[in-house]
Amino acid sequence: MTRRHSPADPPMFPLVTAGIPRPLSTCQCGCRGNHFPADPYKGWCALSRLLLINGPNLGILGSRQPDIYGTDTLADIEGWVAEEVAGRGWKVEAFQHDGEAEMIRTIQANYDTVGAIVNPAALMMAGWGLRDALADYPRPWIEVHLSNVWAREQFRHQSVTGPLATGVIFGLGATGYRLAARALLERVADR
Ligand SMILES: O=C1C[C@@](O)(C(=O)O)C[C@@H](O)[C@@H]1O
Repeated sequence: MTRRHSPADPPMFPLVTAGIPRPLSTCQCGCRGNHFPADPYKGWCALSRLLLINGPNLGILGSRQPDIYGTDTLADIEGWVAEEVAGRGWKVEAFQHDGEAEMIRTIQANYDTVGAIVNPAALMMAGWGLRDALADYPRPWIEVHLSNVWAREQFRHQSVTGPLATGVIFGLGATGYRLAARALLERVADR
């Protein structure tokens, strides 16, 4: 019998047959849970994971140049993204790293997420290693910048990662992350 599950009912435990744990069929969402696939999103389960990754110096949002980046903290932003996608049952996996190597490792470890929101911060300008990691990311992803980089110094006018993104949002502050989450909800629903 095929069973659906929801966040309220996550049967992520192995079946026990004659004392031997046996995994249930694996969901296509990449959530790594051993459970029956649910189908409201074409076989993707209700526990899909969305990757939210923020680069150097974004961990101090709230106090960092508030005239440019606003006063919202990263925790605020992560909460709002989680709120946007909660209705779909998506769980947000949020990371912030100040180093490119950690960014790369996090992306590589999360190729099985449903999609990603990435603010590469200053790595937008010369993060070629990050660019290569994102080139292998198999799902839709949106690049977000809080500030309007085009209205700032010339060295911020080009992103090495942006051309690989499904879309780029900049200049809308924290709202940009919410919009990115909505865009991903739409994209994944279209699969
Ligand atoms: O750290 C950042 C933040 C930023 O990515 C933004 O969100 O506006 C813009 C980048 O140019 C800058 O280096």
